[in-house]
Amino acid sequence: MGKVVLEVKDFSFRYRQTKRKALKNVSFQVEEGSFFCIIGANGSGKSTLCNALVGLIPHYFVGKMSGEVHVGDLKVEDSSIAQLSAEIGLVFQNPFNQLSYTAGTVAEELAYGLGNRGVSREVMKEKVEYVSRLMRIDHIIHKNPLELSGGQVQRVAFGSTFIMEPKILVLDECTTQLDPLGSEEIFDIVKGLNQKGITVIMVDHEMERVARCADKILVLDAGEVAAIDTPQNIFRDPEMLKHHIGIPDYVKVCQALKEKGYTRREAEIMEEPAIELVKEALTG
Ligand SMILES: Nc1ncnc2c1ncn2[C@@H]1O[C@H](COP(=O)(O)OP(=O)(O)OP(=O)(O)O)[C@@H](O)[C@H]1O
Repeated sequence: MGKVVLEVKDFSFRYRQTKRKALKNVSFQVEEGSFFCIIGANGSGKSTLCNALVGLIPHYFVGKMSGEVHVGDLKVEDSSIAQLSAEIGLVFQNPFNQLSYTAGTVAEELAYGLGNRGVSREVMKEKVEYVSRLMRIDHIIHKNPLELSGGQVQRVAFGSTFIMEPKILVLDECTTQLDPLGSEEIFDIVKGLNQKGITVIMVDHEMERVARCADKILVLDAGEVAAIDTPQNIFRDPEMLKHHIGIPDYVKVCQALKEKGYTRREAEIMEEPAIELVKEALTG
């Protein structure tokens, strides 16, 4: 195993005024430079876990917490959000929650976090230019953030996290406002950043994308870790269905063909090899 950059130890959390714990005894490690995906049914605790990784729990959300989260050399509970922001950044599920609502332009919005870091205007300008080109929002940087479309706000939200240059990016279903093309474009950017060494922790409900991107998958079920494994082991395991996660249809087709004796091959978890397997099974 490579260097561990994030570790969660026996972490539990219950939001104030709720009866049920949103997370129960969650433990896992994330390796430097890896692409780590978190999946699970609605309400299984994915967003809560993201909040805990970046320090919004316990610094912002009130509730009862036990266990520990470590990011790099920092213990989240004992570190400020500002300290943590150099290590880890979250792109929120709802991008409108990420806007400062004080910036008059997209450029100001992007630079907002840098302002607290004492970065010079010169450097700020360079970074805003770089990030706005990367996110393809360079044509709207003088617009008011409140006048943007949902997809544009999502790109701005992503940019305002990425501009802080965190070593770990946490993405909580961060393309819900985008059309399929825009969404793929963002994922290409994410993959590019990961290839450059940034650790990515991604919550996603698009299982085909998860199968394509993830080195490791964590399955959450009612606040508990149901499994942590490679995409192959997760998606080939029929037991996983009971945790209410969606298995890609083509994986199910492969499995049915194997069960009926059309092939001896294990299911393919990515679309194109799966299509090849089906063709081979039905013609060969
Ligand atoms: N701010 C909050 N206050 C109180 N309870 C909350 C809060 N946020 C989430 N919860 C509760 O915590 C549990 C886990 O919710 P969470 O949003 O983390 O799940 P999720 O897997 O991200 O769901 P989704 O896929 O719908 O985004 C749910 O029972 C939810 O109602």
